[in-house]
Amino acid sequence: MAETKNTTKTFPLNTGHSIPAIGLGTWQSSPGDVTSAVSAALKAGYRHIDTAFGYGNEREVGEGIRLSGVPRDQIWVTTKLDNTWHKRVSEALDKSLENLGLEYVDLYLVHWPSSTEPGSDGKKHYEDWDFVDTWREMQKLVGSGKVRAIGVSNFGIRNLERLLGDPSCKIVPAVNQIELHPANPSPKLVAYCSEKGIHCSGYSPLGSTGSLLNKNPTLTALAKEKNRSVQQVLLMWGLQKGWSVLPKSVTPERIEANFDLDGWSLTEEEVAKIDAIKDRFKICGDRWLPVKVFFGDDE
Ligand SMILES: NC(=O)C1=CN([C@@H]2O[C@H](COP(=O)(O)OP(=O)(O)OC[C@H]3O[C@@H](n4cnc5c(N)ncnc54)[C@H](OP(=O)(O)O)[C@@H]3O)[C@@H](O)[C@H]2O)C=CC1
Ligand SMILES: O=C[C@H](O)[C@@H](O)[C@@H](O)[C@H](O)C(=O)O
Repeated sequence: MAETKNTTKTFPLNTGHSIPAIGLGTWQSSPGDVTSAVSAALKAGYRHIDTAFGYGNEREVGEGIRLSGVPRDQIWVTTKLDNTWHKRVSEALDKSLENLGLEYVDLYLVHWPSSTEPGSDGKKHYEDWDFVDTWREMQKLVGSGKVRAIGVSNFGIRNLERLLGDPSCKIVPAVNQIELHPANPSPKLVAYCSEKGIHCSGYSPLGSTGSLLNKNPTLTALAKEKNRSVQQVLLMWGLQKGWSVLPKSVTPERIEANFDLDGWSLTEEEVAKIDAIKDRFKICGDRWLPVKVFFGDDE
């Protein structure tokens, strides 16, 4: 079996930067838990942390980074522009930087292609503004020294086509952070992004909180055969498919176990078995948004 070294692996971006393949997720990590989780992850060797303004924990994520003692320039930090800040992009980034206690983030993402009015709890979509306008503002951040790269999240093919086809789009997003696990594999979207030079980061790689994948017979059988956990098999699958993975945990043993991804791999047959899983579910659909974002299958 090929010797793999995933813990130091990076994926190249269209900016010339390289994103570490394994990042700690922090959605739903409470402010009280996330500082120790981030610090534990960095001490265990993670070099990539994923947060968002909307997670309400940027401040504590920043504390975790400092607590770890790992130098800032060795860590990849991603945060995201909230839907209600699309008309205030530069201000939103400053707010996130202040929360995090950082001078720059490595990656700043448009969290959703949904631009909503402040105070509307994300429910009222602007009539005179959408994600193409937001991207025009995002592009102005490049060169400010406050972001290394800019990208998007939850963009399907239809919205990417609109964005890339607009004359105001001068910078191709470096990353599209999307839901990717065997029950939402989105092969067309992944292929489209690859063709356009956009790296995919896979969110909810374990199937998220209370994962329905934990009892999937294909995955449990494979994990048993390989003497690995279902979570490790899921993360290895994502890495071998070619995307970075963002497992979230606030449990120290799980944070370490999710990083035990060196020196083993899945065979082509094992990857194919996971690809053949027929269950389908989406953790983050678009029902809570005032605009449709996903258009069926992975478009
Ligand atoms: N751009 C976007 O819109 C989105 C981005 N994301 C990003 O992706 C990250 C990951 O996705 P998320 O939805 O959080 O879910 P994950 O797929 O990472 O699953 C997290 C859940 O799995 C549990 N878990 C973690 N490791 C193990 C393990 N080894 N054994 C058993 N259970 C385990 C965690 O529990 P516990 O913490 O209690 O250990 C938690 O309940 C997010 O945290 C966020 O950073 C996620 C959703 C949307
Ligand atoms: O990144 C995580 C998700 O996008 C999450 O922020 C959204 O799905 C939404 O805000 C929610 O809480 O349901």
